[in-house]
Amino acid sequence: MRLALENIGLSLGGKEILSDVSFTVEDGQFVSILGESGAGKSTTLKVVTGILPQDAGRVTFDGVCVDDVPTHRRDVAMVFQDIRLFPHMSVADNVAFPLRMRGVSKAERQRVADEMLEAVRLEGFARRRTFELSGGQQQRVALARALAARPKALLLDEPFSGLDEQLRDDMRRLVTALHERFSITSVMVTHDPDEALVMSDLVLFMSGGRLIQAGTPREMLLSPAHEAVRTCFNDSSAIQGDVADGVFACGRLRVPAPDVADGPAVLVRVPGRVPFVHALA
Ligand SMILES: Nc1ncnc2c1ncn2[C@@H]1O[C@H](COP(=O)(O)OP(=O)(O)OP(=O)(O)O)[C@@H](O)[C@H]1O
Repeated sequence: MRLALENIGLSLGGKEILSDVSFTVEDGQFVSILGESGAGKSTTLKVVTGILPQDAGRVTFDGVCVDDVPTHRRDVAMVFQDIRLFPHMSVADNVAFPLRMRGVSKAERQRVADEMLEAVRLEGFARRRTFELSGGQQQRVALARALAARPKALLLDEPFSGLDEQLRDDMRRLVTALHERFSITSVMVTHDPDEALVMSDLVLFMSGGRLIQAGTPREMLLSPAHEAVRTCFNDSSAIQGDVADGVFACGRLRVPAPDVADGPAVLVRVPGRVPFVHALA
């Protein structure tokens, strides 16, 4: 689904939170939203879901305005940092919950739960209670649940923040793999510039409720339009080597990669595979 925000404005409690925010996420793209705390990133996702209706502008899905469509009919799924599973239900029942809400038969719910648990590598966990799972496993259940009803878009609000660095890296790879498998239009809020660079087709940078730059990871690195963008990508700003389409080089990239020492590295994004880091030295 192609998702577009057009000139969105929103005030809360007399304070302007979003101002003239416009961007388009093409069908199947993965987009990250970066920016300082309070920039309006989460609020932007809430406008997409309809949880917070905007005061100005419009939201369209495949060119059709959804401003009058209530949240539960917008058919977008959201994954949060705090995982929000149902503790009294099994893992499989959690995953199948959105289907139960739609009156899908028990047999079909079970089939989809099995498929989704396989997709997030939790086969064999179907009958467990969610409190018996680790934080990383619970986040994988949340992802499986979000995707179970095949939503038109997946919104992720700092989904990895509560996880340690190794788990974060596993989850980044899993989310990238799920995005490619299901070809789902995805928007992720993150504080982590490297995460945004590694995972995204397009990066949106917000500041003070405005979208101050939108570009590919390569454009954000090579042509930061604002000092805030340059500072954010500071650790990745020592560009080295040739820059070619789909491949760019940068120094001191902090993306965890067990086989890469602290040093110059190339971040490689190839369509159809998980991005990887390749040491230059
Ligand atoms: N319901 C609300 N009422 C009043 N102000 C709000 C409300 N929700 C958010 N805000 C304010 O709107 C601004 C943007 O909040 P938002 O959560 O979108 O920022 P963010 O960029 O996601 O920040 P963070 O990275 O810290 O999560 C903040 O100043 C916040 O205090």
